[in-house]
Amino acid sequence: MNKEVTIIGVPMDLGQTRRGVDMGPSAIRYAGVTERLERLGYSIYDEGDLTIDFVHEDKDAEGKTNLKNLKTVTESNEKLGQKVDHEISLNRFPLVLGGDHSIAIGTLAGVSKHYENLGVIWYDAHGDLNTGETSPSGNIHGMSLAVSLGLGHPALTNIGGYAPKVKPENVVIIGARDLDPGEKKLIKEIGIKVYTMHEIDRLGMTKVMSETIDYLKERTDGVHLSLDLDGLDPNDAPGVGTPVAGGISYRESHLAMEMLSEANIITSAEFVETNPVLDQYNKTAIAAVALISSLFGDTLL
Ligand SMILES: NC(=[NH2+])NCCC[C@H](N)C(=O)O
Ligand SMILES: [Mn+2]
Ligand SMILES: [Mn+2]
Repeated sequence: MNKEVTIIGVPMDLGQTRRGVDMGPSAIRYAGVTERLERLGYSIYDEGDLTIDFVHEDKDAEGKTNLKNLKTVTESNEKLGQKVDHEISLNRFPLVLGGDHSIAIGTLAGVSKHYENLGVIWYDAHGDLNTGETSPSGNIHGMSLAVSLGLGHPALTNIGGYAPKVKPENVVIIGARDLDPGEKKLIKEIGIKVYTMHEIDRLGMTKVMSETIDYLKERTDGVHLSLDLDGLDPNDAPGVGTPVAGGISYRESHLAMEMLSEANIITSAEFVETNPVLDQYNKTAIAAVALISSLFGDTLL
């Protein structure tokens, strides 16, 4: 793995409606992310937090939508995309800390420029495959994967000036257990590979990850890991805004990160949805740091 790592905090909480997830980057820093990675021999460039400028929505204007905070989310992701793009140009590994999952739109806008065939692992209880038409909530954090596939509001899909950022056949979703009807339909239509909790129970995480790695290795030239902490079971990661029971365990998640580290396929990563206000003694941020550490090659020995 690239020995130079840039940390970018994104204090975004407007892709959903529960306040506090903007403090995620701070909670993850408090849990010692820099120290852990330095101990593993990485040079860390902590760029601090991106500034999120609130843009008022003009609710009566033409082209009004049900997407909440569209302007703020769009402009913040434009900025994030440029930042991520720049850091990769400096030959550094971008490690993005959220913030809600709407920020994947910007991360992928920056990352995907550098790859012909970017792979994406979407580790999440949800698919985040809604569009304005199918979304039950209007929350953009539930749309970010669809947007990156080029589906949804043009203000979002055109971030970075090009679309799509990823091809459906290069995406693997792991941990899904709460998919909306429109998302299920889309998954079948465009053929995304999904390991739901059922497959994880049935096959075991070892098989799920070895299949995922083999699948992405032969078809992609870089792999982005987008890890939503709500992919984990709420017992292990209670500090998230949209918890879903019956999730991936802490141990299984470690195994997944260790296998990704061994396979050496991950070229960028983001850890999102940590909300310290909803957490218990920073447990979720601590879990995030432990997983980041495994992803970057921490072995127990
Ligand atoms: N990144 C997340 N936590 N997404 C949750 C999305 C929940 C629901 N499917 C929605 O679209 O509103
Ligand atoms: Mn989720
Ligand atoms: Mn998500």
